[in-house]
Amino acid sequence: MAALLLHRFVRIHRRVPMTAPAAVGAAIFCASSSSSVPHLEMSTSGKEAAAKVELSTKSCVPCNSRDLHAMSEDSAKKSLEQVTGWELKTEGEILKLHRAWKVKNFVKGLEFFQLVAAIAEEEGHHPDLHLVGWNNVKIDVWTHSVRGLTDNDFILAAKINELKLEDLLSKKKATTHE
Ligand SMILES: C[C@H](O)[C@H](O)[C@H]1CNC2=NC(N)=NC(=O)C2=N1
Repeated sequence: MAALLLHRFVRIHRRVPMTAPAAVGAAIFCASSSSSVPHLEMSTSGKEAAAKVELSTKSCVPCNSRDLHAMSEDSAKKSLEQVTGWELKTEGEILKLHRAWKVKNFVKGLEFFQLVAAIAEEEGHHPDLHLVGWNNVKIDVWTHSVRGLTDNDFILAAKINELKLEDLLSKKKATTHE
């Protein structure tokens, strides 16, 4: 029962309750013992959920750091596993992270932008924000200084994924062609 509650908490809040180590341990136990809770649909294992939360707790490094280099497409594909809902796209030979949401209305779209702006300003790392057809939010994330993807981009995407968006999002699914 505790495993079910923990899993539901992680799925809803995208974070682990209590102290992270104890909860991660419980989540890993829960993932490894999913057979003991046959009705539990593990959308992501406890370890995967903990890894996604862990990425969102990291901080971006300055984009003008000499040590910053664009990652390979293979590395990007691997990191993509930690940012649910995001996809890779290439524009003008630049690899980017992309995700789309449908919001309730134009004002909710701007409220969404405000939430993202607060994260971007905090991290000193900024996404490209698009609000098209009044209720379609599209966000691209890439590191301009290296014209490609770095860990900064996945950290920013993971933080965006932690936002509580229920009040802003439409019940309809976003489609990328709109
Ligand atoms: C000094 C530093 O490079 C710039 O201020 C930051 C601002 N935000 C940024 N955001 C993104 N996505 N890429 C950058 O290269 C970048 N550079």
